[in-house]
Order: sequence, then C-alpha cells, then structure tokens
Amino acid sequence: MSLRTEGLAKAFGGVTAVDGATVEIREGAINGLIGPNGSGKTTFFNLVTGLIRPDAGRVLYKGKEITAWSPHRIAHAGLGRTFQLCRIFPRMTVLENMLVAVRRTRLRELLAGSRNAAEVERARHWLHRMGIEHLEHAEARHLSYGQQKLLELAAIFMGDPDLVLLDEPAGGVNPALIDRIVTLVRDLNAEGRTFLVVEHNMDVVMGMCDHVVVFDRGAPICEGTPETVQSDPRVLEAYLGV
Ligand SMILES: Nc1ncnc2c1ncn2[C@@H]1O[C@H](COP(=O)(O)OP(=O)(O)OP(=O)(O)O)[C@@H](O)[C@H]1O
Repeated sequence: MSLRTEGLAKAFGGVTAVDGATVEIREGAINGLIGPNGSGKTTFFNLVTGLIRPDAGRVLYKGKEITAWSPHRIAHAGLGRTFQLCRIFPRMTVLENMLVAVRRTRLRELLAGSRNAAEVERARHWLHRMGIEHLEHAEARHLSYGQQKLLELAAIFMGDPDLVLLDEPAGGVNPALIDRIVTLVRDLNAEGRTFLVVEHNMDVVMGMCDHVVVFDRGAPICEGTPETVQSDPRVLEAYLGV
C-alpha cells in the first residue's frame, strides 16, 4: 500500500469539499481519480500533500501517518505533485527552475551563481527525459503551455518521488504533447513509480490508468478497472447528475 486516506474531510464555510473519503492507492500502479466538477478531487490532492489541513481523518503514506506534515516534509518523504494550473517561475530559465525545485531555500545560492554540478547533471537528465533539454536556457515563460507542463513534471523528479500526483496533466495541452505525457507516465511507472492522476480527458484516463477511483460529492462512489467504472451506473448517474 502506497497511500491511504481514512475518513478525510474538509469543508470551506458551508461547502463540504471532501466528505469522509477513505481511499487506497495501489502501489506500482497508475491510479486515476475522476469525478464531476466540484466533486473534491483537487481538495483531496491538497489535503494529501499538506497544502491544507483536514477537518477530520488521516493520511497514511507507506504505513506512516503524514496528516499534519508540512508540504515540504511530505515532498521530501517521496510524494511529488503537479498543479492543475502549472506552477513554475516564469522569469527563470528552464534549468534554473529545475535547480530551484531541489530545495526552494537554495534560491539565494542559485541567484548568486553557485551551482552544484551533480544537480545540474541530474536536471539535464530529467529535461532530456521530458524532451525539452534544448530549452535549458530559455526563460520558462517563453515555453508553450504543454512544454511548461513537461518542465513542471521534470522538476518534480528532481525530488526523486515514489508517488506522483498529477492534477490534469492533459488539460490545455495539444494532442501531440498529450501522447508524449501519456508515454512518459507509462515509462516512469514501468520503472517503479506509482501515479495518482486527476484527469477530465476520459481517453487519457482509459488509455493510461490501471485502476480508477470515482469521486462524487467529496467521497469515492466506486472503483475498479477503467472498463468497470465506465459501465457502472453510479458513475453515469454522478456525471449526469440524475
Ligand atoms: N478554497 C476554497 N474555498 C471555498 N470553496 C472551495 C475552495 N476550494 C474548493 N472549494 C469548493 O469545494 C468543492 C470541491 O472543489 P474541488 O476543486 O476540490 O473539486 P474538483 O473535483 O477538483 O473540481 P474540478 O474537476 O472542477 O477541478 C467545490 O464546491 C468548490 O467550489
């Protein structure tokens, strides 16, 4: 078991975003998390990665409780994530973004021009894996949105995560880059990394995920193979709102 939540809950004012979610992520698999708009998927990610604190419930990673941990400590424990709207530093170069990702507190060091050769090598390795090594010296803001997503993904791997949470990796990305992202995720998974992917593009979910959890109103309503959940009447009901 990689990640498990037990009775996780979070409300914002009167809105219950996550409502007693007990979820188990399969180790070594590409897990999908789907559900209609507003069903609590991003809030679930934010709870798991320590960005917000739950009102109730627990988060366990590799059997250890990480509920009250800071985002930095959680990332350091091997849990990496991307954001729905890509988070990079637009005025830094691609390589600088990679080096800053290693440890945010080293920003001053980086700006002072001091670079660790081993880290630069590792950064280049990951940029190469994502197919954007030729953009090393470009300012991140000059990259296409899809390339920025690849950069964000590359930066996560500077932290050597075991579990990677992707929030809409295909969102706003052109079809050619979507294919590349899907292939990359599959390859990285074959190398032993576990994934949890929130994605609205059903072709991507069905073509990429081994196991899918469906959220509705802040909690899972069913799970299984992509084929099983696709034909489950509860899922159709949740999406159609009937
Ligand atoms: N910071 C916040 N303040 C108030 N309400 C919030 C906040 N964050 C989320 N919500 C509400 O919580 C509910 C769940 O939102 P969340 O973004 O987690 O859903 P989602 O499944 O990720 O949606 P989408 O698929 O549209 O990204 C929604 O009703 C949303 O409006």
